[in-house]
Order: sequence, then C-alpha cells, then structure tokens
Amino acid sequence: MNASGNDAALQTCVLTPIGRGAIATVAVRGATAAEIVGKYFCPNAGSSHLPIDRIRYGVWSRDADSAIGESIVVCATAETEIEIHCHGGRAAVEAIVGDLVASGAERIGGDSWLQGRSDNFLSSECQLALAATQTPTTAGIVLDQIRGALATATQAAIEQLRSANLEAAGQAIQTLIDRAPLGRGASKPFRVVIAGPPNVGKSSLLNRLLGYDRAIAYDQPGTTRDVLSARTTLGGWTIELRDTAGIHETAEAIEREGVQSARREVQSADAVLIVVDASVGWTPEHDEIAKLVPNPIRVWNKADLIDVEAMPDAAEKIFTSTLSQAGIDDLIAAILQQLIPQPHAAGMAVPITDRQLACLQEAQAAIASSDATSAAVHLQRLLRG
Ligand SMILES: Nc1nc2c(ncn2[C@@H]2O[C@H](COP(=O)(O)OP(=O)(O)OP(=O)(O)O)[C@@H](O)[C@H]2O)c(=O)[nH]1
Ligand SMILES: [Mg+2]
Repeated sequence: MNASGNDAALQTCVLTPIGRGAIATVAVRGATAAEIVGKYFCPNAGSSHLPIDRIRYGVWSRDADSAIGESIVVCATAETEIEIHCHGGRAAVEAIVGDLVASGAERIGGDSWLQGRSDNFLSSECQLALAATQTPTTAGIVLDQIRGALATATQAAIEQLRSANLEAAGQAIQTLIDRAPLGRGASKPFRVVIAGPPNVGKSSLLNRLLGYDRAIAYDQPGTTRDVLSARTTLGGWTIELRDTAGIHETAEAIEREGVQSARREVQSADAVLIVVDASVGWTPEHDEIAKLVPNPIRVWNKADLIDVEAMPDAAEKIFTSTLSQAGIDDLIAAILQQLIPQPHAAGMAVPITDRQLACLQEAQAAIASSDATSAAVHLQRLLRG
C-alpha cells in the first residue's frame, strides 16, 4: 500500500488527452489488473477472460451480472496491462477511473505511465510530446523520433566520440542543434506577435491571417486595448497569433497598461510583425518597437492606398492589404521562413524537448573544450535521461 492507501502495484492512467475525441482510453496495469477489470467488465458474449491483443465488447457495470452500464471495448495489451476504451466525455472516464481507484489502483499521469512502461527513455519522452501535437506535420516529426531517428543520430555521434573523431561528432551535433526550431514547433505553438503604432491595421491583419473576424478593427486609434490571442495553423505549424495595443506615448492610464503589455509581448515572441501604415510610412514609434526586437518582420500594410512600385526597395518589402488580401501569402511565407529556417524532411532526426536540446548544447560545449568523455556523457543522458 502507498501513502494514499492504494495498492501501489496497481496503476491506472487516462491515455487520451481531455476533450480531444469521442473515445477515451483508460489503461490499468499490475498483477491484479485482470482480476479488478473482471469485477466490472460484463462481456456481451462469452466469459470475461481477456486474451492478449484481442478486443472484447461489453459494458462496464458496478453490478458484474448486469448488462446495463457504459459500453466499452476491452483489450489486454500485455499479461498485466489492460486498455479500456469508453466514451470520451468526462463522466464515463471518471466513472471507470473512480471504480479502479476504489478497487485499489493508484491514478497516475501520462509521464509516470510511460516511464514505468518502457526502458526506452527517449522514446517515452517523445510519446508524451506526441500527445501535444496538433497537426499532421508536427505529429510526423515527433513520430520520427519515437521510431528512433534522434536516438540513431545520437548513438552515431557517441561512436564518433569513441573513435576520437571530435570534428565529425561536433558537426553531427550542430546539425541536430540547428534543427531545434522544428522540434520546438512540434512541441508547442509558435507565438507570433503583431505590433505597431495605433491604427496601422494590426487587428485587421490578425483577422486576415486567421480567416475570420476575431478582433475588432475600427478606424480609430486605440481600438485594441489588451492582448488578444488566437490559434491557427500556417503551413502545417500551430501558431498562436497575438494582437496587441498600438504602441505609442499616451497619458491615458488604461491605454498605457495596454502599451506596456504590448512591449512585454514583443520581447517574449518567437516572431514579431511590425506593422507600418504604408500611406504614412515608418515613424519614430516604429523605431522604438524595432529596438526591442532583434529581427522583426516589417509589414507595409494598407498597400492599396499607395503606388507600391514607387516605393524605395519595393522588391525587398512585404506589402499587404487587408482589404484585397494582397500580400497575405507572402507574409505567411516570411513568418514561416523566420520560425523554421530549416526545411523538414521525413525521417529527420530532430530534438523535440528543451531537455534534449540542452543535452546537445552541453555536448557541443564539451567538444569545444576537447573533452570527448564528458561530451559522450551528455549524449548518453540525452538517450537515457
Ligand atoms: N485601406 C486600408 N485600410 C485598412 C487596411 N487594414 C486596415 N485598414 C483600416 O484601418 C483602420 C484601423 O484598422 P485596425 O485593424 O483596427 O488597426 P489597429 O492597428 O489594430 O489599430 P489599434 O487597435 O487602434 O492599434 C480600420 O478602419 C481598417 O479598416 C488596409 O489594408 N487598407
Ligand atoms: Mg487593433
């Protein structure tokens, strides 16, 4: 028994993320898993015996002889591990987990479940990251690592270190570090902040990028007061777009708060769009914002109001019009180019988590000090935690 009075050898975990699908999977493992599930599982036909990897249909019922209960599919995935597939709503999931806990199971989170299940630490870590992916592109990148792409590349670098080939190992590690944005985008959304002085069309651009009207756009400076965020997918990547209040000097207290949050947003973004009203041009307020961001994407909006060809360096600038949609595709391409400079190919080894990237960076630092032994230790840590 553990501190909460449960049988520590019996564990249960909800494998599916909350609110994602119509069906949920509750797993239970331990020497008594089959016995406990047998208390509640009433099969539609035949005995309640659960052969490995064969699905059985039935209901989950507190009265084992009753055919009235939650319709479920049960499958033993190993001698001591059973999956129960039920309706995805909270009520069904919580009822089943509640019965298992009442029967002595300890409820654990996905991290603990995977760590106890596999001796492949790296693969388990990537399986957790897979649950957070939201697009086929990002899921594909993480799946490649579950299948062993990063492990194989790391093992190859360890072999190079063993044969004292520090230069080759360093290059291999650098290649992986350079691919970090791919992994970063696979594990959490990129934050793209839309900034600029008032009334230049920031909220209109947000709406255009989203494809629906999320923010109020109005011909009056100071329309947006607070940070407004919305998620979308651009080029297969999950992006959190953040519209901000127009940054300018103001005496009004509420507006000043909005301007302060806009400044903070700009400093913590993965990419920043600095929006210019092309009919007015670049102003000292733009300079103030540009000082806060190392590499902003300058967007010349309201291009419908000017003669684009007459603008200096027109070919290098991004011109948009939220009225005609002109230039929006160019803008999306520029955002993606900045977020993910490296193209992705199927099967590519990519570090997914901050921990994996830190191991690679520490290994690289050790190589820079010609310390092959400690570089190999950092790479082993990447593989085994
Ligand atoms: N002609 C033209 N007008 C635009 C364009 N984009 C936005 N506008 C207009 O510019 C005005 C301001 O647009 P908003 O999107 O509210 O500007 P904003 O930068 O969010 O303004 P604040 O929230 O006040 O900082 C609105 O009247 C829009 O219709 C454009 O591409 N062309
Ligand atoms: Mg606005």
